[in-house]
Amino acid sequence: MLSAAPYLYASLLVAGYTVFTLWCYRASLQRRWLRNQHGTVPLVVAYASESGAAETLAQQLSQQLVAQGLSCQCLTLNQLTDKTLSTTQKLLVLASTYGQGEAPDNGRHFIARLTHSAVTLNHLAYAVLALGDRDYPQFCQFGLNLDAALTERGATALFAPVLVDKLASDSLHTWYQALQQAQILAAEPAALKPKAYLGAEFTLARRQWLNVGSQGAPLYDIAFSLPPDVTWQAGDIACLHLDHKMREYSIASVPAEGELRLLVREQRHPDGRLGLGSGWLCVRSPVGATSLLSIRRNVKFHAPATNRKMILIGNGSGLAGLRAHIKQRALQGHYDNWLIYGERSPEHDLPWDDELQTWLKTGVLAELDRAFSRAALPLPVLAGRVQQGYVQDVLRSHSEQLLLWLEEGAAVYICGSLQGMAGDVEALFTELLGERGLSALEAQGRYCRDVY
Ligand SMILES: Cc1cc2nc3c(=O)[nH]c(=O)nc-3n(C[C@H](O)[C@H](O)[C@H](O)COP(=O)(O)O)c2cc1C
Repeated sequence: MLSAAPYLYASLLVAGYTVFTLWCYRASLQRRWLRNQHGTVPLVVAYASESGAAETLAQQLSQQLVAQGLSCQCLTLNQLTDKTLSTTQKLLVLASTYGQGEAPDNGRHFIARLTHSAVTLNHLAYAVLALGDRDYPQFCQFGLNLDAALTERGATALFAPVLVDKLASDSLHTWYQALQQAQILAAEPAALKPKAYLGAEFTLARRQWLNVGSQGAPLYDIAFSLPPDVTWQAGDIACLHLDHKMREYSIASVPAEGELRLLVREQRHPDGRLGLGSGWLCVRSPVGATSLLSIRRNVKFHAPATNRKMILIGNGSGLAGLRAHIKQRALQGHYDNWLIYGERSPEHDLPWDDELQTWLKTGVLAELDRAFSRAALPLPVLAGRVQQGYVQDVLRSHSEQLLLWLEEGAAVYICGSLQGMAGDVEALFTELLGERGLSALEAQGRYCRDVY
């Protein structure tokens, strides 16, 4: 007669294994069950960050909340949709301020969208951590605007916005304490502060005037030799420290080139005095002079996934940030790059023309378009395509090709002036893709700007 014992043992083993597996995954199963039960994500941590401080703090916080067993999503403010808002019970916002009290790029659509939407937020409790710097007149203004916009929509503040001057630890401590008192956070995260890179002395190795004869202010290619252990990525920013003030420039080179290069326009005050940073870089400092430089990580302008096509759009000194990307892609062997660059005159304003020609010849650039706002007709013959006008005119002339590249997954990188260029380029993209299409592109990290 067959014994039932082996079957019994096998069943017990399977049952034991199932119970053990369920026990191991209990936290995530509980979260999933909660979500299915209520159709909600109980907690959302949203951030708007330019140089990564608010982002780092948001990710730390979100990791800590997940470790506590809470169901928590971490998003940029631009990614925070009405749907997520209407199904969230608690929202923790960490946002820095830029410009004249404005939002970082990855949060700049949120308030406008909220204002125009029909969503009501009576169910939502929120808290705001506003990062800023008291040296700017509009201290933490974007965080304060967020607070006002959320209250306006019926959301309830868990506590007053916590304002943080230059990442001061005591204010961050206040934020964590308030979250503990609101029974959201169990304990303060270990690392309070994102690390700041303190910089090093860089030596000016070379300076070349690139637009002799131009109607525009002089534009210089400036190269620094590298102190040991300095590194960065394409998209990062060099901060020049002078007289207790800081001036920022997009880095034009990659570390593999062995020097840090900038493309700097000489700036003058209305009375003719030289600007602080550009004056030092373009005129005052002799080759061999040293200055304190630090590097600011500019995550939102870092390279896209390498297999993506890249459309690089810029004007004037904005070629710096675009050049670093093209150089990095060339070294990686990724040649699907389309550069669209705008300047004034095809006679005098051709920075780094030899290199652009070589890149076009060798295929590093699949397309090169240049637009000149003050070109006389007929246009001279240059490498690539040339037209009269501005970069947005190039985008319009080649809109079919542009849409095709976007369909193929291309990412758009824009570097240069905020006034004029960036706004007009955005208007053109909005016309081609609609506001939703552009927001979607941005939320996918495929519309990135380093504009000033
Ligand atoms: C170009 C620039 C403009 C800034 N403008 C403001 C401002 O208007 N108001 C303010 O409170 N802080 C301002 N700040 C300070 C930042 O908000 C602050 O450094 C913040 O910690 C940066 O956070 P993030 O790394 O998340 O972008 C500015 C900083 C820079 C570099």
